[in-house]
Amino acid sequence: MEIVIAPAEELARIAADAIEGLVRSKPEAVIGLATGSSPLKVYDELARRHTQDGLSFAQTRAFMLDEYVGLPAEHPERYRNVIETEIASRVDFAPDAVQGPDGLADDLPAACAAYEQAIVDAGGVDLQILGIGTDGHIAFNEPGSSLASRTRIKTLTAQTREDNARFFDDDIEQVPRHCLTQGLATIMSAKHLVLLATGKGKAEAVHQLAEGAISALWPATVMQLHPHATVLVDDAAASRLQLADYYRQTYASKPGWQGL
Ligand SMILES: N[C@@H]1[C@@H](O)[C@H](O)[C@@H](COP(=O)(O)O)O[C@@H]1O
Repeated sequence: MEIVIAPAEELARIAADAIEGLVRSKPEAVIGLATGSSPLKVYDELARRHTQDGLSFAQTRAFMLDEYVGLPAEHPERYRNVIETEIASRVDFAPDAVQGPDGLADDLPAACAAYEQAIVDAGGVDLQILGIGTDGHIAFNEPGSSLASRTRIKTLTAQTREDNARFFDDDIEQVPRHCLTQGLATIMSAKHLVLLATGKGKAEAVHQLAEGAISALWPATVMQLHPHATVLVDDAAASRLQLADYYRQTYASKPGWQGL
């Protein structure tokens, strides 16, 4: 696992560089998109590069991590709509190139199985963008999630509903109780994981992710088993890392040829 500690703007550039490098060398690449505030600067940077530098996603496909169950199709916080607003509508994905789990399906388990199959049929995710919840969840794999889980329905914790209430007029009652989420094993199948975390509220989760014992209690710890995981954090999110000095030295002396 590579840990990079830098200001938020630089982290966004680093993540955008990785995505741009992938898409320019493999235009038909499959990228994994995350919601939440953590990737927003990355999406801004990709939109800028699309407009100013001709970065094209015309042949690229994308899969979302998760979706609330039951939010009406037009609800602005439905993740499909969030991704449309924050990135898809700002670049040139082909129609239907961005897919997400269907939180409005009549048969949710069948929708989850179909989603897993769609990812496999696309050849798997090349680069997965991730954020992390304050309780260590990735996508919506809450504490207690099986490390071998696949896309399925989950119940959100009170903590996550509280954290996400800011998107629902600060009213926790408006936050759905259920979601569909890629499982931890689904996420682990992606070839490269790039997680972004900023702010003190993420410091404990980031410490556990990188340095804690692998456990369903902190689902992001499963990333320690991934052969190509990159964790991009600012000083505040890095503030509980035991080996922060080592990570800083390692990045400062990183050979130019190495890439992310
Ligand atoms: N399902 C999303 C996650 O994918 C995201 O990583 C997390 C953190 O969000 P933020 O980046 O806003 O802190 O929030 C939600 O629960």
